Amino acid sequence: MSSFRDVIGYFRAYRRSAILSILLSGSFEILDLAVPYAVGQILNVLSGQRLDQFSQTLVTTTAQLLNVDPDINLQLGVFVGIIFVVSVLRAPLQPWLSGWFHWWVALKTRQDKSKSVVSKVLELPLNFYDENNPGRIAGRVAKGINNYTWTYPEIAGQFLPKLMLVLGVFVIIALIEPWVALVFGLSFVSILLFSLRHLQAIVRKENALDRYLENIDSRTSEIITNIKTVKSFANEGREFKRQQQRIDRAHYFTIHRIHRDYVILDTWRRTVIQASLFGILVMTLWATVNGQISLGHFITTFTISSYAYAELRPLSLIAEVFARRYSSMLRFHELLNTPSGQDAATGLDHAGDNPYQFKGAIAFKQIVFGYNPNLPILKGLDFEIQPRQTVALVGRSGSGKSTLVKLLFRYFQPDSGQIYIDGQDIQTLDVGQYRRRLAIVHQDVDIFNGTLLDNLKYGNPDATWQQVQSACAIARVDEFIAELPQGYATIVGERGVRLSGGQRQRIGIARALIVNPDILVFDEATSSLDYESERSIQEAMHAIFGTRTTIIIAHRLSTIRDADQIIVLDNGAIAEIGSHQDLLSQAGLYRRLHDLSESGDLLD
Ligand SMILES: Nc1ncnc2c1ncn2[C@@H]1O[C@H](COP(=O)(O)OP(=O)(O)OP(=O)(O)O)[C@@H](O)[C@H]1O
Repeated sequence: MSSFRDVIGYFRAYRRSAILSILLSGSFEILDLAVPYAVGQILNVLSGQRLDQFSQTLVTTTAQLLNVDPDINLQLGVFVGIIFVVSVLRAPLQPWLSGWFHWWVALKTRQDKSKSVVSKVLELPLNFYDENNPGRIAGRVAKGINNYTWTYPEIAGQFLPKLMLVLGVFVIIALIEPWVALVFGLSFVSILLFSLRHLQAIVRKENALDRYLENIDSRTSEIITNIKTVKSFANEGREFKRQQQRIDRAHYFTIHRIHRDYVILDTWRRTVIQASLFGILVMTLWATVNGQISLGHFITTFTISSYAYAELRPLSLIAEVFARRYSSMLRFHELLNTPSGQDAATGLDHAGDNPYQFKGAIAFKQIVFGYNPNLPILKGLDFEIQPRQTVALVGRSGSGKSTLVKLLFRYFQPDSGQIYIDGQDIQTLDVGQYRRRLAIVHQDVDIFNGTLLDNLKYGNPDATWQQVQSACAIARVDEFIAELPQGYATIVGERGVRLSGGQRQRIGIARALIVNPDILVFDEATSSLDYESERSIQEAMHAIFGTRTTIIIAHRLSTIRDADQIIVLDNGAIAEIGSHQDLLSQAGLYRRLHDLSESGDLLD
C-alpha cells in the first residue's frame, strides 16, 4: 500500500534544490511583511507618534553612517528605502531564485519518471497485462505523471512558503501584542486541523471515485480495441447506454458527495476566518483606543493579520486540489512499484554478443504449474526433445499447450520441476540472452508502425540484406512484397498499409527466422486463413523443419503429420507421445481427435 511518504519520495532525487528553493520562497513571502510594517512606521512618523525600538535603532544607525540628522526626512527615507528593496529590487530576482527551481524540480522529475514508466512497462510480467487493459494502464500513467508535475510547483512554490509566511505573521504579532498573537495562532491551528481532518475523509471518497473512473476509462479502451465486434453485433446503443450510466453514477457521486463536502468545508472556513479577523480588529482597536499600542502598530497588526487570513483561502484551495489528485498519485506510485516479475529481463539492454548458442535439446522434468498455485494447469509433465527435432503439441483447447511454451520462454516459473536446454537448467541462464536464442510466431502477429523492413528486422536490427532476403524467401514474404507500393520500404502498421492475416503470419515467420533462433515455436493458427495462404504458410514451415528445434502448437493435423514427435496433452498431463503413425495405431486420444477431423481439420 502506498502512502504520503511515497508521494514525497517521488522528488527525492532533487531534494537539495527543492529544500533550498522552498526556503527561499518562504523568505520572500516573509520579506513581504516588511511593507505593512514600514507603512505602519511611516504613519507613526507622519502622525508624530514614537517609532518602535527596532525602527528607532535603524534610523539612528543610518543617521550615524551617513553623518546626518535623524530628522523626519531621514526617517521617511529609511522606510521608503525598505519598501523599495523588498518590493522593486526583489522583483527581478524572485523568479530565478524560486520559480525557476520549482518548475525545474517538477520537470526533471517528470523526465525521470517518464523513463521509469517505459522501463516498468517493458518489465512488468505478462499476467499484469492479462489483468489490466491498455486504457487502464495508460490512464493511470498519464493522470499520475501530470498530477505530480502540476502539484509540485503549487506545494513548493505556494503552499509551504505561505505557511512560512503565516508563521512570520505570528512572530511579528507576538512581538507587538502577545494576546492578539494567541487568538491568531489558535484560530489558524484550529482551521488547519479541521480542514485536514475533513480532507482526509474527502480523500477516501476521491480514492473510490478514482477507481471507478479508471474502470470507465478501461471499458472505453476495451470498446475501442473491440470496436469491430461491437459494430458487428450492432451493440453501439447498448455500450453507449452502459457507459452513460457509469458516467452519470460517477458524476452524481462527484457532485453530491465530494463536491458538496468541499463546499461545506469552505463555508465553515470562511465563517471562522471572517469571525477571527473581526475579533482581531475589535481587540486591536480597543488596545489602540486605550493607548496600549500605537496607531502604526494597530495598522501593522490588522494589515498583516488580514494578509495571513487572506492566504488561508489559497492555502486551502491548494490542499483541496492536492486531495483531488492524491489518489491518482498513489496509484501511479503503485504502478511503478509493481514487482517486475520473474519474466523480466535483467537490464533492458541486451545488445552485443550473445554468449549462448544452443544445439536445441530440451527436457521438461516433472513440470507442475498453475497460474493460481492451488489450481495446477500442468500436472507433472516429463518429456525430451532432441536437437533439430520437430515436435507438435496437440490437445483440446485449454489442455495447457500455450502455458507449456510460456514456461519455456520463462514468462512464468514452474511451481516444481525443471526445464533444461542442452542439459542446463534454464532458470540459471540470463533470461534476456536466453530468450534471444528462441523465437515464436504467434497466432496474431504484432505489426509495429514503420517500414516492412523495420518490422522484419525487429528481433535482429543488425541482420544483413542477405539474411532478410533468404528469410523472406523461406517464409514466402517475397510472394507479396512486389505488390506493396514501396516494397520493403512500405509503411505498415497503425498508419500504413493494411496487411492480410496470411501476410502478417508470413512476416512473423520471416521475422523469427532473421533472428536465426536455436528453437522456433509456432503457435499455429492457420484456421482463419484462406486455403492458399494456409498452404503457403505450411510450406514455409516445412522448409524450416529440421534446420532447428521446432515446436508447433498444433490446431490442424495436416501440418504435423511429418513431425518427429507428437505430444498429446490432456488436462495438463501427457496422454500420448509418438509419431503420427504410432499414435494412430494406438487408438487413443490422438486417434479419436484424428477421426473427429478426418479431413485434418480443427482439433479444438
Ligand atoms: N494468464 C492466465 N491466467 C490464468 N489462467 C490462465 C492464463 N492463461 C491461460 N490460463 C488457463 O490455463 C489453462 C490452459 O491454457 P492454455 O492457453 O495453456 O491452453 P491451450 O491448450 O494452449 O489452449 P488453446 O488451444 O485454446 O490455445 C486454461 O484453463 C486457461 O483458462
